[in-house]
Order: sequence, then structure tokens, then C-alpha cells
Amino acid sequence: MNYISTRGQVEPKGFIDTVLMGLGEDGGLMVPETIPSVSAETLNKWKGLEFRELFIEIFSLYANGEIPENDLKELVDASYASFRDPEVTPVRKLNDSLYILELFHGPTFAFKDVALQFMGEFYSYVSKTRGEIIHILGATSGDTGAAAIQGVRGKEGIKICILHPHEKVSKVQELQMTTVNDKNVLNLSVKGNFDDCQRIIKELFSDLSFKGEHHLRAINSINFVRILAQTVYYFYAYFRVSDQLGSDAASKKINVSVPSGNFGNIFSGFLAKKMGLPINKLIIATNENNILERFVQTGEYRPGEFRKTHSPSMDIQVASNFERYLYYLLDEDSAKVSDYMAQLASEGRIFVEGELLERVQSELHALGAKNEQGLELIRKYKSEYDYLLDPHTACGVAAYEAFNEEGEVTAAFATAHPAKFDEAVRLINIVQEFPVQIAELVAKDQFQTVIENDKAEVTRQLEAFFAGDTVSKA
Ligand SMILES: N[C@@H](CCOP(=O)(O)O)C(=O)O
Repeated sequence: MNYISTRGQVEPKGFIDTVLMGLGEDGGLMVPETIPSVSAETLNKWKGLEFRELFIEIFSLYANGEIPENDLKELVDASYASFRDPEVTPVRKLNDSLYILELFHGPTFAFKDVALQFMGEFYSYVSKTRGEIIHILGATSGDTGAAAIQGVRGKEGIKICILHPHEKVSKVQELQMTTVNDKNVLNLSVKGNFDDCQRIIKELFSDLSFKGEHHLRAINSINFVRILAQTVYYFYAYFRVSDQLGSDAASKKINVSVPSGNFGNIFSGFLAKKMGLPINKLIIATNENNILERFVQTGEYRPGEFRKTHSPSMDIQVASNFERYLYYLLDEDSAKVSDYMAQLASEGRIFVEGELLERVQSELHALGAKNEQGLELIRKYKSEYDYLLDPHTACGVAAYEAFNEEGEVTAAFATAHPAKFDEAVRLINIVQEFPVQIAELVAKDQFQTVIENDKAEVTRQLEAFFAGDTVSKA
């Protein structure tokens, strides 16, 4: 299997080269030339597998045998050894129509750990086996950064620089990133928002001579391996919900409700569905930064005004992986995708209508939950089920309440642990106990460099960091 760009201007690449490339060299996103389909018989075989085994099966369909089986097994075992739940991503039943897929049992208490623990091991493996220099550049609205840093801190042959928006991530997210004092980690706190951080890194990735000279690698979901690793828990959730439904499984449709910012998590579900997993509704849950909800309702994709909310990881206007969805919506026509993306860049909006919009509305459901609605749901589920939702998960539960119909059940994805967002939880007078790994962060020193929202400044910081000068300040 080879990988090509959504904009059609990259020679087909193998799996490892695709991961190393990250953002397509033509500015597009890499996708498999064909999506492997999984038969009912295979699904039946997979349903008894535990998470790690399932990961290996799915990954092997995409990796062209470029990683020998034993090596892959070792990478997967090492990636999930630090998870606190033996199931990695367990499913809890809250009521007859609502199941929660808990994705927060990794080292930084967010769903990003599932893919990024693997990516850390993977990059380390590629650095050792191919002698590649790995200089990671990433942007975060809070969770990706912490998970990516945790995945590679202290690893030989790897350096990582993460841009986060200054004072726009939660306190715990900030501490998780900035209390890491390993020499191979640089935190840049940018006076802007997440979209600014993401724009800067994409511009740097698009500068091919800078990218090549500094060996820049991506850890955000622009990198296809992130998408792939995330498909695993869609399959896992589907199987575990089916198990729990027992004899009702045959008569119930299973939806997923997914808190979404950069469209990477929900795109993994789209891919799983295209592979043959019989998910019913793919429900996109956002907060008041609701560009995706507006797109699904009206066909217009137009970044709006940035809103600071109680769910900062989803405070995003420009969703990277939207381009991958557009590619499939436009029947894999890369020339059309390029035209649409050029229009987005020049006019600040794109628009689909007629049959295309009907297709969007048949493939996706979307809700942008209001801040107050999220808090109200946290209160309600705590009191009715003694289950504490984090503010992102609460948006997913709001979308479940809006779209789940008779004869359906929904797996709502719990994308983070509530302790990461105590600022919001405290607003409704709920006092939570912090896991020790989070409680101990406050006593640690922080290391980060606060900079202006300026690509030239980021460039200077990166050049110094990659050249070996430590620029992080206490
Ligand atoms: N919500 C994310 C934003 C980056 O998304 P990614 O999936 O492309 O890494 C975050 O928490 O940083």
C-alpha cells in the first residue's frame, strides 16, 4: 500500500516515509491510496481480541510489512505499558443507551496518549533502525503537547518543540508540558491562539528547505499514523459495546459521539467506518467554536471568531483534518480538493451544496454545545450516575442527547480526565480528588519561553534548539 496527498502532487510513498514526511510536501494531507476493507468474517475474528492485539491487526493492514512483526509487537507493548487500565480504553455503561469509552487512562490523562505513546516509540525505533534525525515540531491546544512530550522525553535521537497558546490552556495542561525539564524538550508559549500556533508550524513544514535542513517531523494529526492509531479504539469500542448489549446487539445500532477540534479523532472514525466497521451515526461534538456544526448544517466552512471556553482543547477554528474528509467527499479528486483549499486560503470560506451537502448530512451529525450546557451536563451526570465528565466529554454527551434515537445506543468518547479541567468543574462547586500524578505537578518548576505570535521568532528559537543551545527558561 502506498500513500498519496489529498492535493495530488506528491509521489506515492511507503508507510515509514509517509510518517516521516508528516504534512504532504504539496501542503496536502497524506492518505492511503486505497482504504483496506475488513470483511464481516474478519470483524468476527477481531471481536475477541484485546486492545494490543487489535492494534497490531489494524496497523499491519497499513504498514506494508515495513516493521517486522516482532518489532511491532514490542513497540505496541512498550506503548501501552504505562496505561493505568489493563484494557487500555475500557467502556463503561451509564444507562441503556449511553456507554462511555474512557480514553484517558494514559500517562497524561487524555485520548492523545493512545496514539502519541505509540508515536514516541515509533519515532525512537525509526531513529535507531534508519538513523533518521527526529526533530518534532507540534502545535497544541493543550492535550497533544503534553502527550507528545511525555511520549519522547529523554529519548535519544529525538528533540521536540511544542507551541501552545499563552494562557489559553488549562493550568494542568500547562504544568504537564512545562514541568518537563529534559534537554530534548522545548515549550514555546505563543501570545496567540491555537490556530496561530498551527498556522505557524504548517508554514514551517511547507518551507521544504527549512524542513529538510532541520529534519522536522510532525506529531499532530496531520500525520497519518496518528489517525491510524486512533482507529483502533473505534473497533474496540464497537466490540465492547456489542458485548455489553448481549442478546440486544443484533437489534441495536451503535453511534459514536466524539469531542472534536482538529477533526482528527472523528476522521479516524470515518476511516474505521470506511474500512467496514458498521458504526451508525458519526457524531461530531464541539464547543462554541462550532465551525464543524455550521458546516454540517449549512455547507459553509468558514472560520469564525475564536471563543475561549471551558473545553480549551477544542478551542479551534481551522480543523486540519477537514481536508482529508473533503478529499473523500469529492470522490478522491485531488484537483478539486486543491481548488477548494485555494479558495479557503484566498476567500476565507468554502461552500458545498446540493447532493454534496446531502452526503455530508448523511455521513455526519454535529452539535456545538454551549459553555453553560456543558457545565449543566457535568452536574447532571454526577448527580444521576455519580460519574464526573470532563468539559470536552460533556460536549460529547450533549451531542448524544441531541442525536441518539430509539433503537440506537451511543458510545460517547471520554477524551480527557476531569482533573485536567478543574477550573470548569469548580465552577459548579464539585470538588474532585486529583490523581497523584496531577496533584504533584504544582510543586514543580516550569520551563517555557513566552514569545510573540511571530513565525520569525519561532524560527529563531527552533534554530537555536536544534543546534543544541538550550533556550527554555525557568
Ligand atoms: N486538541 C488538540 C489540538 C491539536 O490536535 P491534533 O489532533 O492535530 O494533535 C490538542 O489538544 O492539542
